[in-house]
Amino acid sequence: MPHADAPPALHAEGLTKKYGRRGRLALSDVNLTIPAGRVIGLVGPNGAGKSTLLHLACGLTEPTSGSLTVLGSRPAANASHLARVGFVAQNTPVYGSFTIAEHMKLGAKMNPSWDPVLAERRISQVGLNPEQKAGQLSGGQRAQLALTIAAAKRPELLIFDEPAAALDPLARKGFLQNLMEFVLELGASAVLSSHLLGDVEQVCDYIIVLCDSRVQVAGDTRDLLAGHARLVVPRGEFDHPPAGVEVISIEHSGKHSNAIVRTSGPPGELPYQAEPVTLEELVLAYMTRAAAVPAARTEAAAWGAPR
Ligand SMILES: Nc1ncnc2c1ncn2[C@@H]1O[C@H](COP(=O)(O)OP(=O)(O)OP(=O)(O)O)[C@@H](O)[C@H]1O
Repeated sequence: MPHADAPPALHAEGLTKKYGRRGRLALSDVNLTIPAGRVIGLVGPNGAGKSTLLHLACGLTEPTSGSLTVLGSRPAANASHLARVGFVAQNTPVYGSFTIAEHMKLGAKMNPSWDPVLAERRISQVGLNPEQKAGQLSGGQRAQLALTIAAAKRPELLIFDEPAAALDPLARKGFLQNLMEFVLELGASAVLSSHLLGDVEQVCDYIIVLCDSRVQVAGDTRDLLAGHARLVVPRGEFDHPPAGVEVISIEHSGKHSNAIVRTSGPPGELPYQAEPVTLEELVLAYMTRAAAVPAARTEAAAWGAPR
């Protein structure tokens, strides 16, 4: 476990990224503080800005404005900071003409904190043949190799961009299990982006919902679930919701409305029939709300125009 006074895994202030002078706004005024020692799920629709945030965290791209620190320093500030962060990109890139054993040698050469015992144990655990060329591996085996390389660096923060997308359900379950074991063994933090909410629910204890370049909600998964509820109310009741109730999404059916709400106190104390929300319901509610906000407003805000 990291020290109580360890710097946050990630801290962003007004973080904004625009690709090109007239390009699309990929991240807009993101403010976030993610404590160390957590497994963080970054979720959101296609084009929300998830990869952009992860690339910024790895120093693969620079912010347009605002600031970002990773483990207390500017991303990829120097060689020793690079060694503290392990990154597995969306397509789990490996060197096709290198064998697995050659990947291990390269890893050892390039990373001062390389753990050869962990690397070899892991390669044999997942049944990979060290003499096999990486170009001949299946998508799942490639993902396992990339995870091994990232973990054998013994990083303090592991960053995964859709790590299990190419895997079948059984391989995915195994991969996520391994990921959790590594995080525990290394005492590390991990951030993973995924469209698969079941995966996120299985391993993440902290959630960030990113839609349309903005953070919609972020926090401890259990706290978020405890602070939201599904309410069935007479239609029209929430045209003016009571104090302490924020309507995130609402659907009408006949004389009733089904609302996902955020509450300032325990939802059970509200004078309505309150049901707990699932993570999927919570994420979908924020995604639905973000999709309903005209994109023009978001763009205008990014250019400094009045909202
Ligand atoms: N290199 C780039 N040049 C120009 N625009 C880019 C570039 N990379 C991303 N974008 C744009 O930035 C926005 C955010 O993209 P990003 O890849 O971060 O989203 P994402 O949430 O990871 O999406 P997905 O779930 O589809 O992988 C998109 O509109 C995308 O078109």
